[in-house]
Parts: sequence; structure tokens; C-alpha cells
Amino acid sequence: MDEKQDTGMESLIMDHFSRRPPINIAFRDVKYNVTSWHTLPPQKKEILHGISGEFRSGELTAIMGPSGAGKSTLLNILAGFTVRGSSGEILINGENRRSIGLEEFKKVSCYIQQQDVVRPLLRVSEAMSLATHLKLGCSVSAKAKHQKILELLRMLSLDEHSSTMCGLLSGGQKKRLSIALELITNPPVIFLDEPTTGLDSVSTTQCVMLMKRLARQGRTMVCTLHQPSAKIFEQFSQVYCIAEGHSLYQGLPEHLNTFMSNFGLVCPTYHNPADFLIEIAVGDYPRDLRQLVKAAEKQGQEASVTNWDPLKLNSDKGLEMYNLELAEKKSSVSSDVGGVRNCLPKPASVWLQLFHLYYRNVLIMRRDLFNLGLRFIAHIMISLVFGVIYNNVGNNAETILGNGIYVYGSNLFLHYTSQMSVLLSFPLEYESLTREHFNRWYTLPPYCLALLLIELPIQASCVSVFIVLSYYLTGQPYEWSRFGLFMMFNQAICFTAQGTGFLAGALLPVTIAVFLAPVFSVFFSVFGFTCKLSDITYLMRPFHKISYFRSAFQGSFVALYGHNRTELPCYERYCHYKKPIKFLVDMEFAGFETAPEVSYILAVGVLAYVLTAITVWFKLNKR
Ligand SMILES: Nc1ncnc2c1ncn2[C@@H]1O[C@H](COP(=O)(O)OP(=O)(O)OP(=O)(O)O)[C@@H](O)[C@H]1O
Repeated sequence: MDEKQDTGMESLIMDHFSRRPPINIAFRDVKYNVTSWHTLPPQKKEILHGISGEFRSGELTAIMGPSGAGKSTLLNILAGFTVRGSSGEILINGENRRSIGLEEFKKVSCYIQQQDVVRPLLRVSEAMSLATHLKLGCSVSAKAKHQKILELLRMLSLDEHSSTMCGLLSGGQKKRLSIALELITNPPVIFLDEPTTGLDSVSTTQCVMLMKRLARQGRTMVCTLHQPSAKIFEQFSQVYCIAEGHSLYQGLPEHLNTFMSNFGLVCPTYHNPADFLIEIAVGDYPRDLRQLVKAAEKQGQEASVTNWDPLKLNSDKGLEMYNLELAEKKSSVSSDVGGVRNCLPKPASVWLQLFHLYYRNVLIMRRDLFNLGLRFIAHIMISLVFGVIYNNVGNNAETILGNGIYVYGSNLFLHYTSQMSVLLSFPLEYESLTREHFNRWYTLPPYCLALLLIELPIQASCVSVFIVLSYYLTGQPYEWSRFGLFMMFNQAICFTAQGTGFLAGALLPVTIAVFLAPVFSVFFSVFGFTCKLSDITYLMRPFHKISYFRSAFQGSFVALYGHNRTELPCYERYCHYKKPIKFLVDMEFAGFETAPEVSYILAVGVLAYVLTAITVWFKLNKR
């Protein structure tokens, strides 16, 4: 990308992305401690050992260092993604971030994590449009939103791909889309974790040039980077190198060789200075780490915003930017985050968020017809299989036990499919939720509601198809009231099963959840079906009582045979259960009360959904 093209881009950015007042981030004596629970006794480990530095507005800073040095840890702390275990001071335009509030800081910053979690079944334009509606709400007209999207796509060279599905974009394009999605609100601070990982050299150059352009417009751009080429290395306004949790170098890339030569570390001719820096960090050259760390800190302090001198400026940054910053510094003694926040657009209201999130879910569902079709086909197939195996068992006094197995099998199958469909998909969804929620696209309640509004009707439709077909094929009574009750108990158990599926998916790692959830389901399912309450030991009776599966099974069975059902046809000389009430009495189902039991199943379901929401909220806000 040449300079001419660059200038063109800049004027484009200037048109619709107004300059925000500068935000400088300084950090002092930042430490990060973790406790390792894998050893006995648990051991504390310090990852960052009190590092300091300053990332300024208008600059593109690269946090470099060997693998495991603590780059992502520092970025997480600065972005506010990690709070627990960290100590030290983070100053935003001179004011402690704690007094400003993390949520307030998040309003003026965004964090683009390493994994691109774009929604594969949305087109680029749709993803942009939905994000724009969520982030800008009604504060901007539809025309202005459209214009903004067009400009962002053009700016990030994605305009030709606006109708491409996000899942089909290349790695570099996905990265650019992730940046475009966050640029909608034009935040003055952007953190990027390894934005060039997995990109080829051309895409890496494009990505870095883009970040540089964004920085030149007054943003504070901070990214972590592994080992850039010499050409890429030169593009940064500041390099911040970490080694073993210490700051090893902080300054201009072109000053690196001079700085290192003071310690007898000479970069070989034609050697990439970025490689040279990493080699020093890993200890390939004999160096005194403590001495280097001390000097780097001093160097950082000298370059601090308090000592700025326009004459010492990096020419890339532009005098205009500095004049603006100096004016800002004069006008506001302490923090101006509040001022910046006030000029940011207001996000969509909760109801609008719900509307857009629901619309997004509908769009994705419509594109995922294979998955949807498969769910329906599975229910139809199993209902046919049940229909063939248990053909007409419902209207015969001799086959009442066979009918019991049909009822039990239906409950179990529907419970399993309802639980598994969400248990497996929710953890996949969670990554996107984490990123979007952290960057304040929406709040949790509308997200949860939009998810339920799409999941519950799909599952309820699958259950309905299954019940209608199997009810008919197994010869159950043609009475609307019995059919309604039977349907109600099966729908209720599916509602609760979905809730427990969400809860297991939110609480446990997926490998454990797929194993534990069915184990629990089967354990609770045996109560009421294979044995009566009076037959089981006192120890197990509480489980019989609390099993919502037992409630659903008994409710379904009573719907078919209770409520004064007349005598069943008997095709043998003697049928023990010609009078269905006899079977209900023998199984101790006779005293079953429909309303409290169905309420109990639904209450367990509601509890599971509430616990899921609390778990997700806790995980999202556990910093
Ligand atoms: N929660 C944690 N528990 C235990 N160790 C941790 C934790 N978080 C980070 N670490 C350790 O801290 C060190 C720094 O991790 P970090 O992810 O910041 O490294 P990095 O410099 O970003 O590495 P890379 O370039 O490979 O991503 C690593 O040794 C890592 O194992």
C-alpha cells in the first residue's frame, strides 16, 4: 500500500469517523499473579513482575516478546479483560482507571482477540449491518449507518466481499472484518491480540498498514506481535518488549540498535532487528536482564507523555496530532474519558437489541436448513420406528406394559434430543458471546431471550411432529383432552431438558458435559418407570420425589389411562388390566395430580434457565 493510497484512505476515514479526543494509557508497576492448582500444595506464580510503560494516542505500539513472556497477559490486563490477580496502577489520561470505572473505560476501547469469531452463516454486509444497529441504536440515521458500513468496508478492502458469507472469508479478511466490526463506534483505543498470526506476508503488511492508518487518525492502537519482518517492524511508533515478565525495551524501533549497543549487544549487519530483539529476550546473546530492564524503564519514563516535546516527534505521527494532544492536555488536567464517552453514539435499547439479536438468529437458522431438517427428520424417523414397534399398543388391555415402554421411550428420546441439541451448540456460541459482550454490543438478558425465542419453538415443533405421528401409530385414544395432556407433559419435559442442556453447556467443559448430562438424565428417568415408590429403599426415595422425569412419565401415562378411561379392548380370554385404573393403582400412579406436577417440571426448567443465565453472567464478568 503506497503513501498516495494511504492519504486517500485517511481522508475517507476523516469523512465519517470523526476524531476523538486522545486517550493515553500509562501503567505503573503492573504485576500479575496466578495460583496453580495442579500442584500440591497449590503454588503462586508471578507472570508479570511490576512492569511500567505508556501507550499514546496517535501511536501504533507493538508488544513483542518470546512465547510465554506475558504479552497476552499484559494486553488482557490493559484491555480490562483480566482484573483478578493483577495489581499496579493503570492511568487513563493521568487518572486511575479504578476511579473512572472499568465499564466506563470499556466504552471508549475495544479488544479484538486472537480468534476471529465471525458468524459463518452471515454475509459480511449483514454482519456489519447487525453490529451497526446494535452499537449505534437510534442515535444515527439509517442512511448514515449505511454510509458508515460502506466506508468501513472500503477502508478495510472488504467492499468486494460484502455479499460473501463470513465463514468463506480468508484468514486476513476475517481479521479485517473483526476490526471493521469494532470500528463502527470509532473507539479511540483499540487493543489487538496477535492480529497477524496465521496471515501471509501480504496480508500481514496490509493489516499493519491499516492499524498504522487508524493510529494516525488519533487512536491509541496496541497489539501483540510475534516476530515481524524488518519492514513491518519499522512501521511501529513504539515497540514494547517483554522478557520473562519484565520490560526489556520500550521505545522507537529505530532506536533499538543504539539502545542495545550501550550494553555491548550489537545487531549483526543485515539482521532483522525484530529477530535480534527476540534473540536478546530469549537469552541467545549474553545479557544482564536486570540492567536492561532498568534502562528500558528509564527510557520509557523519558518518553512519557509528561516529557513530550514536539521537536522530538516521530515524523510519522504528524504535528497536527501532537498539537491536538497538547491542547487537550492543557484544557483537561485530569481524565477526559467522560468527555470522550459523551461523544460516542448511544447503543440500541434493550428491546431493539432483542429485536436485532432475534433477527440474526432467524437469519442463521434459515441458512442452516440442513441442521434444522436433520432435527425434524430424526424426530420423524424415531416416531415411525416407535410406531412400527409399538403399533396399536395403546388400545389393547394386553399391551399396557408395551405402551408404558413407548411412553418412557418417548420421554427419554425427547429429553435427550432437547438436551443435546443445546448442550453441544452452546459452548460454540460462547466464544462469540464473550467477545461481543465484552465489546458492549449488547447486554445478557436480550441475548438469552433471543436465543430462547429461536430454540424453544424449534424444539417444540420437533416434539409436536414426533408426538402427533407416534400417538396415531401406537393407537392412543382419539380424545383431544388426553392428547393435549400427553403433549403438554412431553413439551414440559423438553423445555426443562433444554434448560438443563444449557446449564450443563455453560457450567462444564463440553467433553465432561456430554458424558455427565445423559448420566444424570438416565439416573432420574428410572424413578417411577421401573419401580414403585414403595419398592425402593428409603435412601433413594428423595430422588424419586425430585425427579422431574418421573413427573413427566407419570403425567403422560395418566393422560392416556387416567381421567376415567373406559375399559380397554381385550382380545384374550382374560386381561388383567382391562380396567386401566387397576394398572394405575398397582403402579401407585392413581393419586397423581396433573397441575402441581406439570408446574413442578416447568419450575425445574425455569430454575435451570435462571442458573444458566447466572453462570454465564458470572463467567462473562469474572475478571
Ligand atoms: N491463568 C493462568 N494460570 C497459569 N499460568 C498462566 C495463566 N495465564 C498465563 N499463564 C502463564 O503466563 C505466561 C505468559 O502467558 P501469555 O499468554 O501472556 O504469553 P504470551 O507472551 O502471550 O505467549 P504467546 O506468544 O505464546 O501467546 C505463560 O507461561 C502462561 O503459561
